[in-house]
Order: sequence, then structure tokens, then C-alpha cells
Amino acid sequence: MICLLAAQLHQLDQRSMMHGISTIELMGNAAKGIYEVMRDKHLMKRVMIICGAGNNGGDGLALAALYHESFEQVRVLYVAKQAPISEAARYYYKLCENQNLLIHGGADVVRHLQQDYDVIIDGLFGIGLSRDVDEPYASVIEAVNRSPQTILAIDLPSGINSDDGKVKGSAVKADLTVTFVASKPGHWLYPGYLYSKEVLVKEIGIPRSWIEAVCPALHVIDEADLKKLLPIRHSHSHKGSYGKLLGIGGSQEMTGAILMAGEAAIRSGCGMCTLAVPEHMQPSVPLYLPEFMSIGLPQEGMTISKAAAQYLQPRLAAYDVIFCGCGGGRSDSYTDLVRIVLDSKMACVIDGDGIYALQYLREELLMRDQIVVTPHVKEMTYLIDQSIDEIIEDPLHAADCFCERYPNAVLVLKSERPLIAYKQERYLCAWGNHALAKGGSGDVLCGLIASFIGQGLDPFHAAILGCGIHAYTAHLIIQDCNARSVLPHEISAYLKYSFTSLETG
Ligand SMILES: NC(=O)C1=CN([C@@H]2O[C@H](COP(=O)(O)OP(=O)(O)OC[C@H]3O[C@@H](n4cnc5c(N)ncnc54)[C@H](OP(=O)(O)O)[C@@H]3O)[C@@H](O)[C@H]2O)[C@H](O)CC1
Ligand SMILES: [K+]
Repeated sequence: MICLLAAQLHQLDQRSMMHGISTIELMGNAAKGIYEVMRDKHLMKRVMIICGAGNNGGDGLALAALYHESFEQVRVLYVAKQAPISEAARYYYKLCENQNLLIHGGADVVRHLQQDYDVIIDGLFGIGLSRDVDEPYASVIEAVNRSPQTILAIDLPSGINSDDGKVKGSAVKADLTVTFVASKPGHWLYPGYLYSKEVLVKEIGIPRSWIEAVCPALHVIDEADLKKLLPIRHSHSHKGSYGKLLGIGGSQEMTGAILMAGEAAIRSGCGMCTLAVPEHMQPSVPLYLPEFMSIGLPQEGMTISKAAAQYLQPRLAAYDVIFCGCGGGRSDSYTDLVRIVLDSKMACVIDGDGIYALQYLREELLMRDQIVVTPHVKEMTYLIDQSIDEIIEDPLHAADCFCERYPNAVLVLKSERPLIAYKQERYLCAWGNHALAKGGSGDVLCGLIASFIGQGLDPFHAAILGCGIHAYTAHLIIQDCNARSVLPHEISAYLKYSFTSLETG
């Protein structure tokens, strides 16, 4: 699903006008779209529509006029001090005025919301919100949020900034948002997504080819993307057809990470998986899964030694994809292992301690393609010159900085909504839930991405599919079991259900 910026939508409006599609027509179509949703969701009840002076309010006025043709019980609470700004909104205002549907909000505007309505429709502000919300709008928004009625937002919950999801002062908490043309980044980014429980997109008569010609600011991964990307399995195939993977990681303190990553790789369809671990860990590898092969890396005491990189380097060429990080530890010896992986030019996924090592290997990373790096926000600070707060505040900007600095690398910026970035493309995964907020989830993700590269996807699409399957599985698993209790390796065990759901659904 694509997301467009406010400026891109305004350009499409302009183009429509130039081609004789009037704003009155677009507004009328927007109203029809909301009307259809209300009918499908059984919301044809007593309706209060709150309208501002912009075209978002215009959509609300058009809806009131349309709704009134079949149902008596609709009123418009017109909150703005001035008359509607556009000619189109004034046209629908007049219709409502003629039908006596308007209530004008004065000093006691909030009182009108305490009347008996079943549904409140929010048409205060949409993509034209340009500053923090102040009075009287802030009080109206607070009153809407206190009310027990179903809240339907037109285009965006008022108060949410369309392009980045920030709350401008205060914002409506909508049960449902009906948006037009395409969804907006503000529906999906934090904190905006907390204000849009469900988002439905409606066409309003702007030609599809024009919309498809716009470069989207963001894609939200949907089921259709996963189905399209899932590598095909052929009956005429063998283990070599689906990728030979090498995982490099594990340490005395973190034995499980590399095992969980390897399990995810095998259970998502890779052909073979070998784990290179410190010698002392090697016996535990086949005990975890007999399908694994293993390499014991030279160690000194209980940690890998300086000799490990030299030992492994000539062996790398036997594999198709390498994944590292995953409990490898933070030492010069592990940094040397990551260095030989970067120097090998082989396709690779770098996670966890591997990213810690990358802060000493920024020059080598600059030279690399065929690489996916999967930092969480703290690890992201090892790669770009931004603080954790800056990255959380504007993850899209942080992704832009990464892509400028490392132009051929794929970024997976991990959070409850991972962001995948490569060159100009930005994808967001919105299925995740707190079942994934546990140590080990990131290792599972790393194994999935490596597995999909092994099965023939390029690193960018493998990252999209890996993040998508990871979160989609977490979304399915909590329908069977409480999210608190889900273990990361159970996500791998559950993959068979997500694949079946995608293959047959
Ligand atoms: N192509 C489409 O998707 C179409 C969408 N439509 C709908 O139109 C709105 C966008 O309409 P627009 O008029 O551009 O903007 P808004 O209605 O969101 O708001 C603009 C007015 O609100 C004022 N404003 C902005 N911020 C504040 C604030 N914090 N406090 C008070 N007032 C505010 C703004 O004033 P300015 O001084 O900034 O000019 C405007 O008066 C879109 O969301 C859809 O719902 C159309 O139906 C057509 C096609
Ligand atoms: K709105």
C-alpha cells in the first residue's frame, strides 16, 4: 500500500482541475466513499459531523448533504470562525444551510457534542493542518476523545500531521479513518498510528495512472506484497536450489542467538545452514537442530581467537549468503570476522554485534552492496551521526542519512514498526506487536532475511519479505496464544502457518 505526501496530493488535485475534474466532484466522491463505509460498517445512525473551514470540512459538508437525502438524523457542527475557504466547500455549505443542517459552534461549542449522537465524524483538519491546534479546536478534540460514540475521521484524525504522524498539540483518536487517493505516512508512523485504529482508502476519481506515476514517500507492506515476493518452490529442485547459508556468531554468554537465527533460516526454506561458532559451542549446535552443520572457530579461553578470521576466510566461498552478529560478542576478533565478510563481497546480513563491529568498519561498509544491515535505534547510532532521540523523532530522516552515506546497502531500522530503506525506496511493516519485544526476535529476523536471499531474492526484497513474514507471523500467533508468552523461536515454529495462509489465502 502506498503513502503520499500532502504536497503530492495537492499536485494531483491541481492536475485534476486542469483536466476538468472539479474539486466539487472530488469532494462529492469523497463523501460517497465515506457513505459506503458507513453503510458497510452499519453506522447509518444519528450522526454529528464536525467541520472546519478547509476542504476536509468540505468533505464533511458534502457528506451531510448526501446523508440527509436518505436519513434525517444528521447535523453539522461548524467550528471555524470564517466561512469555508474554497468554492467547493462553500457549495456544500450552502446545501447544508438550505437543509437547516448547520449548528454554529460559539463559546459553548463543546455542549453540542453532548447531544444524542451515535457517530461523530471528524472533518476539522486533514492534510492542510499547518500548525499546532489551538482554541476552540483543541477543546473540541478533547471533547470528541472523551465521548463514547464511534469516531470516524475524514482523511486523517484531526491534529495528526499527514507527512510524519506527529501530534500537533492534540489529536482526535479515531476508531476508523476513511482516507482518499492513497494513505498517508501519518497513518502509520508513530505516534500517528495510535490515532488511526483502522484506515480505509477510497478512490475519488483521480485517474489511477496519475497516482501510480507519483513516487510514493512510503510503502506499507501488505499481504499482496508478501504473496508476490514469496520464493517459488519447484518440484524439480534440491537443497542446493535454495541457498547455502553460513551464520557466524555465538559466544559463551549468548549461545542461543545464532541458533535461533539459523532455525528461522531453515524453517523459512533455505537449503542448508552451517553455523560457525566458538569451538566450545560446537557440540550444542546439532543438539538444537540436527539439520545444522557447524564449524568450530579457534578460541582462546572461552572466546574466539585472532586466528578465527584466518581460519574462516578460505571457507567463505563455499556459501551463498552469510549472516553475522547474533551473539558474536564485542571483541577485536569478532570485528576481524565481520571484516573478512565485508571484504569477501558476498551477500550478507549484519545484525547485533556485527553492527557494533561496523562502527570500526564504516569505510568497508561504504564499498559494499549485496548487504543488509539490521540495527535497532541504539545500533543505528554506530552507523550515522545522530542520537537515539533524533532517530526516534524522525526515523525517515535517519533512514535518508543512512542511504546517503551507504548508497548501496539495505537498511532495516528495527522498532515496533521496522523501516526498510534502500536508495529512494522506503517500506514500513505495520503488523508487529509486543510479542516481538523480546531478546531473540531480532536474531529470528536476521535468519529470515538471509534465508530469502539464499532463495534468490535480492537483499532489498529479502529484507521486505523477512520483516513482513516476521511481523505477519507475530500477528497470526497472538490469535492462538497470549502475546506476553510468545518466545522468539516459537515465531519460527509458527512460520508454517503463515506460509500456508499466504499460499492458500
Ligand atoms: N485529493 C484529495 O485527497 C482530496 C482531498 N480533499 C480533502 O481536502 C483536505 C485538505 O483540504 P485543505 O483545505 O487543503 O486543508 P484542511 O481542510 O486540512 O485544513 C486547511 C484549513 O485549516 C486551517 N488550519 C490549518 N492548521 C490549523 C490549525 N492548527 N488551527 C486552525 N486552523 C488551521 C488552514 O488555515 P491556514 O491559515 O493554514 O490556511 C485552512 O484554513 C483533505 O484532507 C481531504 O479531506 C478534497 O475533498 C479534494 C480532494
Ligand atoms: K479529519
